[in-house]
Amino acid sequence: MKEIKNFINGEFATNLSGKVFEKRTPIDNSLVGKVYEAGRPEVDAAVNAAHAALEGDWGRLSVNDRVKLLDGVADEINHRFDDFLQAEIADTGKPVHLASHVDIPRGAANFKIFADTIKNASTESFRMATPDGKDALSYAVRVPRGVIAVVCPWNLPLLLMTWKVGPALACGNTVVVKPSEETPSTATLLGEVMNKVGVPKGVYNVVHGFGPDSAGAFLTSHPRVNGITFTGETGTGTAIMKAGAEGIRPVSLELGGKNAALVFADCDFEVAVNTVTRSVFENCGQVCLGTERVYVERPIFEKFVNALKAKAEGMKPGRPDDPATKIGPLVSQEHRAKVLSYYERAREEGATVVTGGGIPDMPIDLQEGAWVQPTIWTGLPETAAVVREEIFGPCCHIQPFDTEDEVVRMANDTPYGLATSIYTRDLGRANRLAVRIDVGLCWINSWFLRDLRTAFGGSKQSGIGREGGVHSLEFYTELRNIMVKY
Ligand SMILES: NC(=O)C1=CN([C@@H]2O[C@H](COP(=O)(O)OP(=O)(O)OC[C@H]3O[C@@H](n4cnc5c(N)ncnc54)[C@H](O)[C@@H]3O)[C@@H](O)[C@H]2O)C=CC1
Ligand SMILES: O=Cc1ccc(S(=O)(=O)O)cc1
Repeated sequence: MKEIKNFINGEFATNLSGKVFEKRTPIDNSLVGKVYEAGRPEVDAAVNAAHAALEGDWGRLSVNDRVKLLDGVADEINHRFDDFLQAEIADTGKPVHLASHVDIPRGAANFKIFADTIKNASTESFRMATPDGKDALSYAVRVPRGVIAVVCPWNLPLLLMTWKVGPALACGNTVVVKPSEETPSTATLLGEVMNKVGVPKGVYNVVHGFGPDSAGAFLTSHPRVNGITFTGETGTGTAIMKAGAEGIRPVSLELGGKNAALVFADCDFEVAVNTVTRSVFENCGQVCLGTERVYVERPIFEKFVNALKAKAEGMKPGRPDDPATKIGPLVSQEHRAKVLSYYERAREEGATVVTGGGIPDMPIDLQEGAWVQPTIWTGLPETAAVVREEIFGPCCHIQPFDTEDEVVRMANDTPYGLATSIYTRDLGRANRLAVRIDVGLCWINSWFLRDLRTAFGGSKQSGIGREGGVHSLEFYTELRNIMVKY
């Protein structure tokens, strides 16, 4: 049976406790491997190794040498593309076309992009006159924060982990990564890459386990961790922010969402339907930026609902490597139970189930997998649970609207503020609304179009801080001001 180990100080390590947990694939519930859960001793060892690396070779590397190593990491991920692809697919069940176009290439690109960013980052300087008639120059340098805890979710495991590890290492920090218990494989594989490329031991560490009373909590409460970057649920973000408060450690939080799409009657109908289809159903609805609330201007409401229904019904579930597969399973049986409980709740609250609402008929060999039907509801009030709470499944509620003010009010009526998308040919209106909706990211006639130099993050309860491009430097470095009198 495959063993998935912790990666500490450049070596694959089991644990002192002997505790292991099973990782099963959501495709058919077969065993992927057994994972060694890190306890306090392993987390201590990882954090200590990360500090030693900062004080050793890694801390002494020039930016250019660091950047060369990170370019090498990206090249080696690409070289082992198929290993990463198979590992990601086994953990998540996502279709090959998705993982091979998004997850793995972006996982590699995250190292190159931040290597470039750090090479080209400038800092401020000011010349001033001193009271005694001389000159002084203030200039700033960026210094790494130290050891960064990187706590990751399961929806885009390699992409979202490297989105943090890339900039953290580019800035000269060391990291201890806690992957999601649902997706331990690619973070572990990255340890092999780090060794192959010659990244000094202790720079990249991985500890496996769960949240409370396990590796996640041991890591985030560790007094020698200097900063915590977290992607996951808002409730977990609250716990992590409390852990960061002890010792005044900075936190960067990318949290949940309940994103709205606004579709106006003057939109390019085909673009709107195709793009909303992606934003609702891609990765089986398990994308933090995905749409779960769709607002459609009344004159095209019926036509839009019917078109999205046809798209949803065309999404064939199946094995990741089957070219006919359009949608994979949810990540786990546990997550499926949560999504199905919302499907039930929608019915209880009086929704019209336009399509879906249950488990699809699957061939016998896939029946133990975590499959659910793509689902669309209409007819619910804005107070209904499925309209208010993040479900993180392939589903949405579609609501008609009549005026701009009404749709802005509904879009903003949520504690979350991650992303929105607006479909209209009237760019004046689109830009006007983009600033009225309280979100960190707004797309116009598009979705998931990312320029990685730009700021990424959520407003309200969707997060704190911005990462991406030079914005990542704000979290992964500290500015030190140096004043020279001459
Ligand atoms: N805003 C963003 O950029 C993104 C947000 N997400 C959000 O992530 C969620 C789905 O991911 P999940 O893995 O279910 O999130 P989660 O919050 O349950 O878990 C995320 C990670 O935190 C760890 N964890 C849980 N409790 C902890 C604790 N008390 N202390 C330390 N670590 C703890 C877990 O083991 C896992 O590694 C959704 O809410 C989604 O919206 C997902 C991707 C991107
Ligand atoms: O699921 C959340 C998510 C998806 C993509 C990105 S990014 O492309 O790295 O910006 C971030 C979060």
